[in-house]
Amino acid sequence: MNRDEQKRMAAEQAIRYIEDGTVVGVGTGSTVAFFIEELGRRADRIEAAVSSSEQSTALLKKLGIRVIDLNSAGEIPVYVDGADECDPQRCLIKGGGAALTREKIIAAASRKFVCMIDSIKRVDVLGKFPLPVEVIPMARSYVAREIVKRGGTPVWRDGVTTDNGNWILDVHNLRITDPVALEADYNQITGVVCVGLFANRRADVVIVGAETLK
Ligand SMILES: O=C[C@H](O)[C@H](O)[C@H](O)COP(=O)(O)O
Repeated sequence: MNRDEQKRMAAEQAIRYIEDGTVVGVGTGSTVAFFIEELGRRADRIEAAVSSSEQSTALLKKLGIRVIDLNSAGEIPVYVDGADECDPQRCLIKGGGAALTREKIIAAASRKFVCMIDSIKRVDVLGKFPLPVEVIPMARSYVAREIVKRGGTPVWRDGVTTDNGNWILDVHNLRITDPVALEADYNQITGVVCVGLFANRRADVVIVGAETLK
């Protein structure tokens, strides 16, 4: 099965977690695009969606799905998203598409986080995929120096501005053996808006193609 087939299959599995009449939390990316397609077929059966990016909002609206603000949604039953890497403890690296901050907020506000990946994203130790860190633009150099002190190699994703008006540093050369500790440590750096490590709020369910891991 090629990667797109795996993504489509994972999206077909993920849709089963969505109950009629509920608000759905929707992530961002190419895997989520398949999920939004599935959601579009059930547009009349769901209450609304809370979206993690302008990109997903546009796709949802195109398919006639009402998009509401997180502040009006209350606790969301299920959040569905993709990831860039996933370890055996269901900790994730996310943010390859620069949507990490809104994704993390919606994941935190949801009862269940269903994550869809293709098999290439399963790893024993996170860190081969550069870790995205969203920073306030004026803090970019300072945060980069702090990351270097911690052993990482930050590279500015030049030309990319997030939906929140911030910038991204991609941190290379990491081998993340303690994701909870690294997430907490990076969160302490002044100027960091969000770290693309989802360890504190990790996935509850991971779907790899047709296979569901719990
Ligand atoms: O910022 C983007 C998100 O975290 C995506 O969910 C992640 O990059 C995976 O995207 P894709 O499904 O396109 O590989």
